[in-house]
Amino acid sequence: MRFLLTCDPTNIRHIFTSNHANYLKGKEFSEMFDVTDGSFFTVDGEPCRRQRARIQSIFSSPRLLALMAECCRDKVEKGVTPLLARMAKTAAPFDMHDLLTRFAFDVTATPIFGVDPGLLSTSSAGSAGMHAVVAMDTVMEVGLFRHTLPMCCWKAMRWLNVGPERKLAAAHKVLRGFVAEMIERRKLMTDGYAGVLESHVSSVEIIMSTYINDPEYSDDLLCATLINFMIAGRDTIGTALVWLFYNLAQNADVVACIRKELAPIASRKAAAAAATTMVTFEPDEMKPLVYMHAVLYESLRLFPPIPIERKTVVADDVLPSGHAVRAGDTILVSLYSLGRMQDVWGEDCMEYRPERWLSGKVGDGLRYVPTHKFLAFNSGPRMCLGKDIAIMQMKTAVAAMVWNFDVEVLEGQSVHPKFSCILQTKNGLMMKVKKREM
Ligand code: HEM
Repeated sequence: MRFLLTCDPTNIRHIFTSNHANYLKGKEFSEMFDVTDGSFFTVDGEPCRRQRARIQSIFSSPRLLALMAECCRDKVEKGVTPLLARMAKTAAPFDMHDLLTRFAFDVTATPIFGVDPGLLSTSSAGSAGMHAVVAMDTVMEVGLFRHTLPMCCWKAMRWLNVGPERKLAAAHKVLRGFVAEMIERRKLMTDGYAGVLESHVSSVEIIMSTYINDPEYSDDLLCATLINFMIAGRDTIGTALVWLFYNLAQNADVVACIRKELAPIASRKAAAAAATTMVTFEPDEMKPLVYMHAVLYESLRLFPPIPIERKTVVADDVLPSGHAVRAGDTILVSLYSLGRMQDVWGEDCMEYRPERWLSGKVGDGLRYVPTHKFLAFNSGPRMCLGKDIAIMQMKTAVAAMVWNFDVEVLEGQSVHPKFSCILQTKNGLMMKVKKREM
């Protein structure tokens, strides 16, 4: 088995765009993520094209987008900010990773299932969801473990049910159980047992209902697809937001610029007058905020939630860098390295500097950077389909958190990524928060 590791933008353009048909996810990738087998992340060719077209149509529904925005705003206002206010009162350190994982889980699951898993609630309602959180993390950790071994080795371990494979089998069971429970809870709601919060979510608006009665979707494929939607949304925004706060805590000037951009919106809100009241921003109000957009992109450049892409070579080829690849070779593309290359980003490539994304002209949008240089949302025909949704969710959360609170990273902790296909922090991110005086 031969591997080639690259972060050369010309190779990336060749692999993801100009010659993409020769670089597929491949059968091995699909086996590595067997819990999502047959669903959109793991398929190639025509099945991929059809699944993507379907998701594009789902994500263009104004009612679903409105539900996603409402759910996000609701979670920020009733979940995240009250929790932070409580932390501010006690001045106790807390794990930002844990808080943002709960937020990302709830905002992802609610539009998929039409049921709020309640991880941000203070009751015990979210305990089943917390098991699913741990299980999703296991899928990503053992996924990377599988990348490092010949397939026959991890398959033998899976067959013997030992080591990480044993843990993964248990995680699969938890995730399938979680999906079944959410489907059941949704069914009870539509049968007339809906809670007050959830009853306005009609079944046509949720993601699950577009698949559930489709004869093409067996129970297994339906479950794999719903888990895949959870991974696509939860793993990515949860991870991105943690690194964003890590960056903000070390860049007070950036925080000041975010607040400056938010100030005209905040001052229009009556609540801004009362120092004791939290200000929450509407997702729609976030759209024109260019500096905030730059803040997100700069964090995604340095800390892409999906740090590695994997492709299998279909037919022998020569990459623009001059490297020959043979059919069956595996190519690993490091998004993490690409975001830190001096040739691409300049001498200050290691610095967190959102200004690099601004064009310099007042009123202009972001500076255009082609996706083969900024690969966080992928490139070519497999581009992320949830990018706009993700930006809306992240901006809404960051705006309320940054406007209402001062955050600092607790000193003395070692912050580094863990062994996983997702760039999560190994030991979370301990922070302290203070209510901002206004
Ligand atoms: C910071 C947030 C996000 C980042 C950085 C991100 C990044 C990515 C990347 C790198 C891929 C390609 C994965 C691969 O093929 O290996 C991808 C695919 C995808 N993403 Fe996102 N994503 C984010 C948020 C979201 C959200 C919130 C959703 C859904 C609401 C979403 C939906 C999808 C879908 C459906 C695909 C599948 C495309 C395909 O396989 O052809 N993403 N995303």
